[in-house]
Amino acid sequence: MTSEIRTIGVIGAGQMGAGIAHVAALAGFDVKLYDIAEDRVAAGMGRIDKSMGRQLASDKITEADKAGALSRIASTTNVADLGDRDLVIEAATEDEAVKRKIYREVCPHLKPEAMLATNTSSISITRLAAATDRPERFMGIHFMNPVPVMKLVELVRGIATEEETFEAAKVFVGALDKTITVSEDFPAFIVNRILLPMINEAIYTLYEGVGSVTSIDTAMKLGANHPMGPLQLADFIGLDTCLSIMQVLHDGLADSKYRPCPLLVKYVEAGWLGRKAGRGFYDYRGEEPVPTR
Ligand SMILES: CC(=O)CC(=O)SCCNC(=O)CCNC(=O)[C@H](O)C(C)(C)COP(=O)(O)OP(=O)(O)OC[C@H]1O[C@@H](n2cnc3c(N)ncnc32)[C@H](O)[C@@H]1OP(=O)(O)O
Ligand SMILES: NC(=O)C1=CN([C@@H]2O[C@H](COP(=O)(O)OP(=O)(O)OC[C@H]3O[C@@H](n4cnc5c(N)ncnc54)[C@H](OP(=O)(O)O)[C@@H]3O)[C@@H](O)[C@H]2O)C=CC1
Repeated sequence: MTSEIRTIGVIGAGQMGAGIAHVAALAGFDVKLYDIAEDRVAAGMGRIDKSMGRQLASDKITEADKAGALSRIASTTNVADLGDRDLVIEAATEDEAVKRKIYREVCPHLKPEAMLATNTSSISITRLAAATDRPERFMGIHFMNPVPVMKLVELVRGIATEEETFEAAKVFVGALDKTITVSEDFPAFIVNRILLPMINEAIYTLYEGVGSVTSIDTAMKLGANHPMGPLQLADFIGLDTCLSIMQVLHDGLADSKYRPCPLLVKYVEAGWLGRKAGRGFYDYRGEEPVPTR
């Protein structure tokens, strides 16, 4: 069993995987960032460089901090390279089949005592753990988007997660200067059990013609002091991820109130996945974001 975590692997170089690698490297950990294709890994490294540039511009970090952190991140498309890691965090697409396939591929390479975690927004930790060779050393370490800015990390134990695993995860997350909440292993945990139905309701508000994209987001920014409107936030999270979370809630809690809005389904079917696809409820391809309906 790994008593102290010193080396980190991150699977998935998307917005969350890149963010996790970013904060772990800045905190002094040695990091390997893995994705299936070279262009994905390169894009992830580009995200990290840009994100650290924002922190540098606002004097949150120094040039030396950035250079040191970047020197601690290695990128790879070879899953075997994760074999020397103390902790591997999976941050791939919110699709249970994708995650289970990743665990089947990565587990044979891991040290016997290595920990494996998932950044899943919603999927059962207990069920995902059963797809690994180490349910006792598996848990949910759920970062929030954007990772360098958001203070919260949700910790979620599966039914088989050992106390030592939970304690090691707490020490690791504490070293990243994050605040922990502990959620029981039920669909979408705490944050997304509350947040995503709100976002889904905003999409219904648009779908039923109660408001426009602009009026809905303005209403919640100025009326509820949200930093982003719910539709802007949905685009920021990714509409595919939002839909996956609503489907997990709908299937897991068997309550029609979690039915994903048909308009959300339509956007995902169109490939309009939000900021990461250039278009969602807003079109991001011009100077300013423009509502798409
Ligand atoms: C889906 C899930 O499973 C769980 C989830 O994550 S749910 C989503 C949770 N996240 C949210 O709700 C985000 C809500 N939005 C916000 O908090 C803010 O809009 C935001 C922090 C993202 C951006 O803040 P903003 O004031 O609108 O923009 P901006 O001024 O550019 O950024 C504010 C600060 O954050 C920093 N920042 C923003 N994005 C950043 C990034 N990706 N990397 C590093 N720094 C970043 C900026 O550098 C800026 O720093 P200073 O104030 O020191 O200059
Ligand atoms: N977006 C958000 O606001 C938040 C998301 N999360 C969770 O984090 C996870 C990642 O989300 P996010 O970063 O937004 O997703 P993205 O779609 O931005 O990134 C997912 C990354 O995983 C890659 N990937 C897909 N299949 C594999 C595989 N078999 N092996 C390795 N990498 C793979 C994708 O590559 P490709 O593009 O080629 O498929 C992509 O680079 C999800 O579980 C999500 O629910 C948690 C908190 C917040």
